[in-house]
Amino acid sequence: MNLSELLKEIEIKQVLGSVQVGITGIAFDSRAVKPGNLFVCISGFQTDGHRFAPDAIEKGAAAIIAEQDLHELGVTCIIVENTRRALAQVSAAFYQHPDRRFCLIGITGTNGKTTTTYLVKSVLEAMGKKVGLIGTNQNMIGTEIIPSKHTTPDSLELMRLFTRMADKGVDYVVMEVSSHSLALDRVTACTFDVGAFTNITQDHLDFHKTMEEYLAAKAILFQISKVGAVNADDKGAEYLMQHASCEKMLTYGIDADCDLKASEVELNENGVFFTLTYEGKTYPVELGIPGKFSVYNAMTALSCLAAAGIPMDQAVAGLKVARGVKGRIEVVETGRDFGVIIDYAHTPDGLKNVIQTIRGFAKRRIITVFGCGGDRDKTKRPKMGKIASEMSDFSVLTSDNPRTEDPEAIIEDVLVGVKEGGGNYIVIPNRFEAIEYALDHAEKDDIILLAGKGHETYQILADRTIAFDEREIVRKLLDAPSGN
Ligand SMILES: CC(=O)N[C@H]1[C@@H](OP(=O)(O)OP(=O)(O)OC[C@H]2O[C@@H](n3ccc(=O)[nH]c3=O)[C@H](O)[C@@H]2O)O[C@H](CO)[C@@H](O)[C@@H]1O[C@H](C)C(=O)N[C@@H](C)C(=O)N[C@H](CCC(=O)O)C(=O)O
Ligand SMILES: Nc1ncnc2c1ncn2[C@@H]1O[C@H](COP(=O)(O)OP(=O)(O)OP(=O)(O)O)[C@@H](O)[C@H]1O
Ligand SMILES: N[C@H](CCC[C@H](N)C(=O)O)C(=O)O
Ligand SMILES: [Mg+2]
Repeated sequence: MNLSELLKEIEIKQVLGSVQVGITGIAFDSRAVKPGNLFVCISGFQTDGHRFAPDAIEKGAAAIIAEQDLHELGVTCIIVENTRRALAQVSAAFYQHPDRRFCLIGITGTNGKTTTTYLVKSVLEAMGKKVGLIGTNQNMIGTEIIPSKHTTPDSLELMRLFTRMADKGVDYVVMEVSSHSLALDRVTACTFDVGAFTNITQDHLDFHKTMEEYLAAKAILFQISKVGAVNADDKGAEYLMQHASCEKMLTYGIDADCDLKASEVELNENGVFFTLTYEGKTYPVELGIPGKFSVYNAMTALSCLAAAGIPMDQAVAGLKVARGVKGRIEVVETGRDFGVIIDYAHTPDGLKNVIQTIRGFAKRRIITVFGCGGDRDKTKRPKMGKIASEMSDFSVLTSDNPRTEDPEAIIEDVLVGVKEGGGNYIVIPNRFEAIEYALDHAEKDDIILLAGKGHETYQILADRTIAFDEREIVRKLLDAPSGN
């Protein structure tokens, strides 16, 4: 493709050199440059991509997009205000806006994104549609699995993935839209047919600094979506409604006045049951995942489907046969007289919800094995510690993914809250040993909650990533038969 074609879609400050240059592809990492590529220089959090422009040119880059004048390096240099934004725009232009070839549904919010994307996919598939999915656990095209590195890929990777999905004939793509992706322009060049919001509670303050900034990032989704769907019961709803520019906004909830309203809510250990009122009609809704938050996840999914034009009776019928998601209130079959549940709760609100849900059906003690991730929001640590300690009968404080931080130092941060909570606890930094301890000390009818790592099958330590599949570890320690 000719550079001049690509440039039609970006906001340019200055063009230094000829725009009549053939472009074979795009790269924003010098290590991935191929001859004839357009190299986009990004000033990042770790290093500055402008520094790698000479390497990129040596590898054959035919032109560069930068925030500084790098024309003296010998190839055409396009100067823009924001290269992350330009990367999204040229990527969309190069791949010819693949998201226009299917219905795109995006879901943002602190908790519930992965779960609701799976619910939407499941309903659409029950109707015979071909669906792409993008998110934390994995990306999918129908049943084909494409591993994911991020919850929301970078803008270039995203356009490649969309193209692959469109070429395979998907009718819908349902994706998680993380606040990082909104703030870092990963989805800037997309047009969402539907954008939905689950909730906002504390997370990622290492990156967004304040809750206001975090919510403002989420609001961007409602500036690039045609129809919006917002949880009206959530404290973030008002701000999002005020800052939205969608053609239409739908609201959903249990308590507030809204377009899709849930009432007569019943919760039990097998799932949730409620009545949905929408456009003057009522529908009995059933979802086989327990917890009050599952009512909200069902409502988010139904709102997305309604906004995408799916008849409500079909949406409700599809939800009834939807299954749970790996690592979200996942019951591990142990063949013992106590239970083990794996859940991805890694925020104060997530942890509170999952323990509360288990309390609803636990016959005896809840033993919570948990820790907090390294290189992530430190201020959530004591809060999670307090919740675990107050709400569980016994806590085993251990490590999550320590990453580059000292595991003992992370535990110290969490311990402040655990002590404040006043519950019984033990500290076992090695997560394998912590799980072993919980299994050894579980008694009849207890439930062990392994929180924080959910679907993850690895643990990220300082210098290496080790295999760590909690369901396999539990089975191995109990010498139980391998499940699926
Ligand atoms: C804060 C953040 O999101 N950072 C992402 C960002 O890194 P960055 O822009 O700081 O990049 P950098 O490392 O400083 O490098 C700057 C530039 O130099 C380039 N470079 C670098 C080295 C070299 O030799 N040559 C070269 O050209 C790099 O490719 C880059 O373009 O761009 C990188 C490339 O896309 C990402 O890998 C990186 O994700 C980091 C690793 C990350 O951990 N992100 C997490 C926090 C994240 O995005 N999480 C969200 C939310 C999770 C959830 O709640 O579900 C997600 O969507 O996954
Ligand atoms: N609607 C909800 N409200 C509050 N907590 C929830 C909700 N749905 C799920 N959770 C809790 O949060 C955890 C994470 O859920 P899920 O993976 O669906 O969220 P996510 O938004 O995709 O998270 P991430 O930001 O890591 O991608 C679950 O394991 C559960 O404990
Ligand atoms: N996507 C989330 C998940 C964290 C999961 C937890 N296991 C951790 O490593 O902190 C994040 O990046 O904050
Ligand atoms: Mg997710």
